[in-house]
Amino acid sequence: MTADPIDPVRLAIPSKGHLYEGIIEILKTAGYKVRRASDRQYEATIAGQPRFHVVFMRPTDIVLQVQEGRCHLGVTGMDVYAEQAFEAQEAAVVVPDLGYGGCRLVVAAPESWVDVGHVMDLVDLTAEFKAAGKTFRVSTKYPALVRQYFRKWGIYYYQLIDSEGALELHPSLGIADVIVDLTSSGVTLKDNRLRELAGGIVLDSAACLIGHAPSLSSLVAEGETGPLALLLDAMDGVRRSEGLLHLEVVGSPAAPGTETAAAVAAYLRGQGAQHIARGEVWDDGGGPGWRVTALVAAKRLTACQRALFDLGASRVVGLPARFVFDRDAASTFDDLKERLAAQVAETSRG
Ligand SMILES: Nc1ncnc2c1ncn2[C@@H]1O[C@H](COP(=O)(O)OP(=O)(O)OP(=O)(O)O)[C@@H](O)[C@H]1O
Ligand SMILES: O=P(O)(O)OC[C@H]1O[C@H](OP(=O)(O)OP(=O)(O)O)[C@H](O)[C@@H]1O
Repeated sequence: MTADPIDPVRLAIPSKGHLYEGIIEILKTAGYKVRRASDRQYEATIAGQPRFHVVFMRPTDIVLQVQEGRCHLGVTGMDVYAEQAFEAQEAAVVVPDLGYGGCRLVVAAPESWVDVGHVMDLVDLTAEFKAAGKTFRVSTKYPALVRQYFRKWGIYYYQLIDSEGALELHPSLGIADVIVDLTSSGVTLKDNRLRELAGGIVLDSAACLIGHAPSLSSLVAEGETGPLALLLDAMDGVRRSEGLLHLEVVGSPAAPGTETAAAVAAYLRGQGAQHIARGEVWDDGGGPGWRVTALVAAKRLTACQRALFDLGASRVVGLPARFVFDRDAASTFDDLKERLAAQVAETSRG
């Protein structure tokens, strides 16, 4: 007996903050426009996608709800997922890096600690605290990750101060000696006279897509035209097109056409362009010409155009690429399908 398809497919999205805008943009570009009446409304639909139901939550709750299966898919931070992953075994990573929300979880100490520059220095320092009968205190929102990380460095004598928000104040208020917190630009640490320790990256994080493992199996079973495959394929296409222009360079063969087109193609290859193709074209009056198409990083185009004219091009057009699908590129859906099949095989063996 086959189970009924999951309907609606519940997708959880962070309700605000660093991880909100990015996913709304990705979904919109992928053709999944989220219709949210107001930023206080915690449910939404997706235009033209009746199978999906969107709910807005805090990133930490998203991991929990995906783990419990109340939400089938969720967008959260890898930091938040990794912290809860020890307990959230039903929540599986589908896309580890959605290309935004980049930050790192780091160990930071007061700038005034001139003798403490590397996380290794904490091995001796924490031992000295212990020998002097003092407690070395570490403020963090990520106790599980910090314990695992300190164990890896052989740091054992410390006490975790489990805290929420504004940890950067803790050393100056005497609440903690060091903190383990997120940073991206580094401004907050600097403005609070803290310094990231060398070797002190506990985790590199980005926005990620997770899913409830049993629900993923059921969605994968719907195949390549099911809602999960269509969503993941669209998101793959969007991510692969990011920052790219579809370039068309045309010219008339003043020199023998094929040579000019070949020189243009070689030049574009040197500029890092991908998927270069060339061919003959005829203008409106039937005159012969050539055309080279390629995908090129948008930021490089303006620096290229004069060189292309020097090579014999008469027109250069760059259109923003919205989707790039490439038969040979990795597919998130296919990878997920393989991973799930491997897990089933593993379970039935064991
Ligand atoms: N400075 C930053 N730059 C980029 N991404 C960040 C940054 N700080 C945090 N993040 C990412 O955003 C996630 C949520 O942080 P944010 O502050 O936006 O949410 P929040 O509403 O404060 O969450 P909560 O209410 O659970 O604390 C973090 O877990 C991390 O993945
Ligand atoms: O390195 P920076 O670019 O300065 O960013 C670091 C800050 O960003 C996060 O705080 P957030 O802005 O999310 O505020 P929060 O304290 O409410 O979490 C994090 O907790 C840091 O405090």
